[in-house]
Amino acid sequence: MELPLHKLVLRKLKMKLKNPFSTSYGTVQDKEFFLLELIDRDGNRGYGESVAFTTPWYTEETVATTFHMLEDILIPTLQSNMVTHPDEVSELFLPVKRNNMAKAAIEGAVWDLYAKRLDIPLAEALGGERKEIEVGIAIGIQPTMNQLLEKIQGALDNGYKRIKLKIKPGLDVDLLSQVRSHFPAISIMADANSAYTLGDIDRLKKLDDLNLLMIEQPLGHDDIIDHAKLQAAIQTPICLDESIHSVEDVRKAWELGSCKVINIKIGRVGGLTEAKRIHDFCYEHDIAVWCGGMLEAGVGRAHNIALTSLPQFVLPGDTAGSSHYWEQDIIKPEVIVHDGIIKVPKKPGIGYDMNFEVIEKYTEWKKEYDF
Ligand SMILES: O=C(O)CCC(=O)c1ccccc1C(=O)O
Ligand SMILES: [Mg+2]
Repeated sequence: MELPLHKLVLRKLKMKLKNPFSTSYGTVQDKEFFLLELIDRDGNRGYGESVAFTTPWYTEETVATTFHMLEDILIPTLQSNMVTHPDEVSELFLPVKRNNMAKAAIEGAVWDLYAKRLDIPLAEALGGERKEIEVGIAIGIQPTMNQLLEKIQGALDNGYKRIKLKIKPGLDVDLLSQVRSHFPAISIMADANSAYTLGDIDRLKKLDDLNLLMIEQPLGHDDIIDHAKLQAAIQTPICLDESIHSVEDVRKAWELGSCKVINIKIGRVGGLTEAKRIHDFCYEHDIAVWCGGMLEAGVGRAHNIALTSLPQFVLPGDTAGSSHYWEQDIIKPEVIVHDGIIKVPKKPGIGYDMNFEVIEKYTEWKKEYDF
């Protein structure tokens, strides 16, 4: 049955992170993003959130390219085509190369609306079965070792199941050894955001002694060849993040032996439909999967929770609780983490209500599109 679309409300928000987030590339303090509210003719409302940052440090997309794609290409495409199922949205967008984060923002709103029309949770619409998900936390590069150790202790006190630390050349083997000696038994992984090359192989081999769960994206953001060479030389599993934009990328990485683990980010792969395809491929090939994060506000976070309810999400992801990032989140209730666990909401769609008071406070402008 056709999704009778009526109107899209696009809001541009800017929210300040409680703590600046530093990686091998630099620091994020303000999160600018779009909140998409897709309304059908029966008054149901589906929500999506864009994840590209202000500058193209993580992938090539930005807040400005997201707006261009939404306004000039993707919204007009949706306005002039009928859809019956959210899977058709990524098909409609096939002629548009890449721009995956812009596509995912709008597709996410369609998925939420679709689940609400069926009166079922988004997790169920995606085929997820978990009632609760285990989550970890990502800690950015800290000014001092003491601050880092304090942050780790705080995360452990909150029950997070796995700690991810950002590393870069010069802040790696020594830093992780010190952390390991303070916390001999905890689950630790490192994320380099592609700060190394194969020239650093001797340094990267030293990480094998530290009992890391995995190392995320050590090499080039667009590489799968050198990662295969590195994986053959080290024991620690490699997880690919930046290199993966589609299930085809996963297939090639798997055939080459470039990694043992995949970080799925809905935005990076162009939406929930492609995320599910990657999940299914990894399920069939017994590749461990976890859900990455983009410092999302509540709507993006809710989509991540729904996705993580699928069976092959066998490792805790980066979906920490709202209060780790924000003074106030845009959803009600906020995402709560108890003993490292989030309960998958049972209400229809993303399962959280919008907190319009907070949304209004952070909205810079809004614009409406009729269907
Ligand atoms: O807490 C989160 O949302 C994830 C933190 C994180 O590691 C990250 C945040 C922004 C951009 C890229 C990454 C990454 O996984 O590389
Ligand atoms: Mg990463």
